[in-house]
Amino acid sequence: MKNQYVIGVDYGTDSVRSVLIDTSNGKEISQSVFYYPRWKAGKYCIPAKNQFRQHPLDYLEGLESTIKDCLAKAPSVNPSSVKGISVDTTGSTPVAVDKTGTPLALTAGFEENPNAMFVLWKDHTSVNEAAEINQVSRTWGGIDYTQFEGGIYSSEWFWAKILHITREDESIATSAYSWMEHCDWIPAVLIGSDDVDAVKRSRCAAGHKAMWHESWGGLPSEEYLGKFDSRLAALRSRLFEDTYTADVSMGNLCQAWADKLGLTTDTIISVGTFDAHAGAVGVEIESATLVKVMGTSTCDMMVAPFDEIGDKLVRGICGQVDGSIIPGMLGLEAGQSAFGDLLAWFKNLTMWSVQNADIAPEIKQQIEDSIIVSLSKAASAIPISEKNVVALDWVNGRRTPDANQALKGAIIGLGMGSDAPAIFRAMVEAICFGSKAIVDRFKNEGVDIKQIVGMGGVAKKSDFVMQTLADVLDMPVKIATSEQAPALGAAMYAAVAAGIHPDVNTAVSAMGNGFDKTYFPIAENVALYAKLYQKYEALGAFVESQTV
Ligand SMILES: Nc1ncnc2c1ncn2[C@@H]1O[C@H](COP(=O)(O)OP(=O)(O)O)[C@@H](O)[C@H]1O
Ligand SMILES: O=C(CO)[C@@H](O)[C@@H](O)COP(=O)(O)O
Repeated sequence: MKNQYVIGVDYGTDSVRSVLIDTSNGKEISQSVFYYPRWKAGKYCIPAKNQFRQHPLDYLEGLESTIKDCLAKAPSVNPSSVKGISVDTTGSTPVAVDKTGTPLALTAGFEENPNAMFVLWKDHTSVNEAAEINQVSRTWGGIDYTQFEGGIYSSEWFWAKILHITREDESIATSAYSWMEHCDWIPAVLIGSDDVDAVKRSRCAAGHKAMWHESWGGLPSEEYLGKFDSRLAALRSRLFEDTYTADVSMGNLCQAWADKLGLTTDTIISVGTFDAHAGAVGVEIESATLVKVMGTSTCDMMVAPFDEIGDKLVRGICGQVDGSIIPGMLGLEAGQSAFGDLLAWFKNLTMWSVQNADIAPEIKQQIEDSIIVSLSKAASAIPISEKNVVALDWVNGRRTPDANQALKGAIIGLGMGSDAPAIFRAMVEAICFGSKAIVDRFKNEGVDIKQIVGMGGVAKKSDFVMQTLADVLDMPVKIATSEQAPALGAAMYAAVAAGIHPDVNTAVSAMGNGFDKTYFPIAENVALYAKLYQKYEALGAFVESQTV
């Protein structure tokens, strides 16, 4: 185990980071981050339409740059001692591909077509298709294929996105041989696959987002898919039947990428997975622990032994999938479509006149960089009160409980004295109330939660948000030490796939980085938030009743 290393590659919304890890103790040897250039320039996206697309070249350039940089920063690590690479990505982030598994945007004639690119998780252009999937699933007379995905299908997911693009863009409908998740495509590239039918697809992606379940033989039936579009039914046989957990090897690094990266073809590439699931492993998830991955959005992750959940279907979450987090256990996922993103939205709102003023770009940047921190400081000084402004966190729709991406945010209780910190405070409370709705749903559905573990950008950066969360949930919130938990979790999977550790639990024990801080609820605040939460619930019910 000594002197054996693995690389975890974590594709987030804005950037990809690779981390070189020592498999004996989980110590980070080096890391490197790459911001997607086309994405940063706003290309292929139309925020007003909720269209968010990413070009495959952003991903490939980031893969090469970050891995090479990691190795360059660790001259003492012999390339032949890099035993495995594992990749996690956002999801559901699918792309139309040809028979070789090449995204259509990398083929002639499709280079600038957003429909030929990855449809990022937060793209909500398929709200209508998701609604149609839900309606048909409940009424068509056959199996309800949404049952293991919380009973409600989301526009953030695989089939809704494929259906939308198939209908909208004839050129994609006719040229797409198959579709792949981002987390399946990168490992396939690394092993040099040129046959999409042979790619080992991620259990995590398939089970949580593509209605894949062993009990009905994999993906939903052609008959069901044909209710939406005959082209969807025809696609089924060109997708996949089997799925694999992230501790399984997909193959060896191919010669071309070994040469490009300066590694050897002995390096094992694991089956891909989602960032939140890898992150949960990276922070040592165990039964009765809710891991909250708090960044742009949240993913709220749990694992449970099969016999504990049995036949129970947890309503309104993003799915319960065999082995999606820890092989041999059920993985459960819920989440909020906007968490840090709500604060970022408010930051952008307050920045409008600065952005449009004749001010030097570096000054604009300085102001922008300081806004959330200064608002947090001022907002945390405002006493909690039932008279405060109340907001909803649904600016990007509601992921769970009970997905409804058509829902919008709202703010009530504004007066002449409602300044920016007062509204920012309501935003922070709103994202914490959204978290409480999820915790309550798990508990009401009989899933025990004994502790909360926080990780991700917001967990690391904001004492204010974390203390509010502990108070609203009335539970201690323990913050994981690792700055790069998804990449660390991916590294743990890689260490198993490469045969260094026998299973994920052993890898977690050897490579876990522990915890560095716990926020405890303050009794007085807990009582006040309990009252404010009722207002949040009432506002939510009203907004939902007014949403068509
Ligand atoms: N000081 C802060 N307090 C609270 N939230 C913050 C702070 N700084 C940044 N954020 C939020 O963190 C989010 C980014 O989190 P991060 O985990 O880095 O990203 P990602 O979700 O893409 O992995 C942004 O939405 C941003 O609004
Ligand atoms: O939904 C999932 C996973 O199921 C995430 O990939 C998605 O929320 C994006 O997460 P990040 O905001 O990049 O942490």
